[in-house]
Amino acid sequence: MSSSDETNVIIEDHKERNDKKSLRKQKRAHHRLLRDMNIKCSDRPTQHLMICNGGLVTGIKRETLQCVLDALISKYVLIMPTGKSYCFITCNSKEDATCVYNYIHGRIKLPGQNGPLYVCYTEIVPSIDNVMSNSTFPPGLTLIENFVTKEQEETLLTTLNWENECGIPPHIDTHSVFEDTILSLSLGSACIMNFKKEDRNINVLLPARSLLIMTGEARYAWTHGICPRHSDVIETENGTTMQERGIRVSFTFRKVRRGGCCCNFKEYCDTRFDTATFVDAKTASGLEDSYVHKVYEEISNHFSETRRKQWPNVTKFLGSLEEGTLLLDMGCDRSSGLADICRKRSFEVLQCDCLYLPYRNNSVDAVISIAVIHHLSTRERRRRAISEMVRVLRPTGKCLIYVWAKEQRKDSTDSFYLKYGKKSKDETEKIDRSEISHERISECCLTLPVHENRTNFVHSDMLVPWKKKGGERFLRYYHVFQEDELAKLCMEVSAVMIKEVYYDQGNWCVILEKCMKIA
Ligand SMILES: O=C(O)CCC(=O)C(=O)O
Ligand SMILES: [Fe+2]
Repeated sequence: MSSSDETNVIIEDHKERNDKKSLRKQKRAHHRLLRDMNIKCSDRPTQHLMICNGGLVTGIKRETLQCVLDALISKYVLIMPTGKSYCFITCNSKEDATCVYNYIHGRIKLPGQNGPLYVCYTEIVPSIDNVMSNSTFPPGLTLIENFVTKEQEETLLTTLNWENECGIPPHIDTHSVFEDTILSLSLGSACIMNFKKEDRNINVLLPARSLLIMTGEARYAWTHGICPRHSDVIETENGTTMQERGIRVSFTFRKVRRGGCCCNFKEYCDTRFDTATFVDAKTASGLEDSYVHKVYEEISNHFSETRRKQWPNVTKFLGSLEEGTLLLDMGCDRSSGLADICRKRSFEVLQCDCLYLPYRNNSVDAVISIAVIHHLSTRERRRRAISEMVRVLRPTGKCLIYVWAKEQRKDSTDSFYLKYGKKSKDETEKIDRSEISHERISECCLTLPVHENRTNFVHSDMLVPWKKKGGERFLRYYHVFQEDELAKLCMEVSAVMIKEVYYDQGNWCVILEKCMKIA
């Protein structure tokens, strides 16, 4: 037994080079190589060698093999394919290869290996390009090396009490919860982070003290993960090698998102644009101010011109009321433009907030609210509007509510809203088919999808374009109701019974009756 001092490579002379076992190993390696790489072994010496049972997968380090080879020959190329239990040496001459073969084959055992190494001559070796793993980064990924100094790293590490490394399963950080850029600072040991998208697989070595910046496609569409293992195969200037992993500590920085995600990677995106998840009371009234009231103020005349006929089922409800009924139409938007139009038609009009009706309890005989509460941007505000209507209604008084339905096609029939779109395909000025898909609402830091008019609803909360005659475009906020949603909301309001729920031309409708006073 001999050993090499400077490398700690222990060489054991096993003298097994020509026995049956070594022939069997060579034969098996020959088949594997042919199958894996379509490369043949050779019975006669060539300048290429394959180490049949030693490679990155068996845990051999490039440096260890280099130490052995450097002592034997002056020039060679060592090729260590990733994911393989064998590797290749191309020597300058057959003589050099023979020297290596005679020295290694069946004779030496490297630290950490089970038995001696077996060697074969091969006709060729795989090209380096084929064995290097893909070295380009996913689009949007940046790595800044030496982002912190060694001293800063030490300070950070000594303040922490970490658990053992356990790897990170492949994942995409949730789109709806975090903004685009994600930063990760690596401390302690380097390790490989694996990025995957469909059949693409990229290993990125994260050195200690580096900062990884994930944006765009790398952040939204590629999974990242860290395989739990004790060593990593890494690329060095000389080629691939194996590097032991110590404990790695990472700091990940993410910015919490307000509003939905508008990435271009829909198939990976979980955003459903439900305002319930991200609109608080303050945001809600700001949103309604800009995207309901201000818009109706601008479009009131044009809007009124487009409303010519009473809806038949609303007429029917009104017809069912006794003569002399005091009716509250919690009706048009509170914009002064619409209020003036109603005034001109001799209605008694009052501008107020439908969440705080300026009427006494039990003071009106009937209430209608047609296409109003879908402009309220939280569930709580919609519930409150209903409860206000019920409050001012006298016992046994009736209330009719219409809201826009998410379902614009029911029982195989399209609503007028969809049909109208089909009829007027050519009248492009009536239909906004612009491809704008999202609007960033800077006042309230949220983003909402913009609906394409006369098409089915994809989201529950969105902005719907209104095009004025001159072509000017406005966006109105809507929450469209799904089947049962309106009824469920009404059930949460006390002192009221649901008399009827129905679907009418793309709207969900309820008729409520206020309960008799409980003594
Ligand atoms: O450890 C890292 O660098 C990344 C951690 C990560 O992917 C995560 O927490 O989402
Ligand atoms: Fe992550």
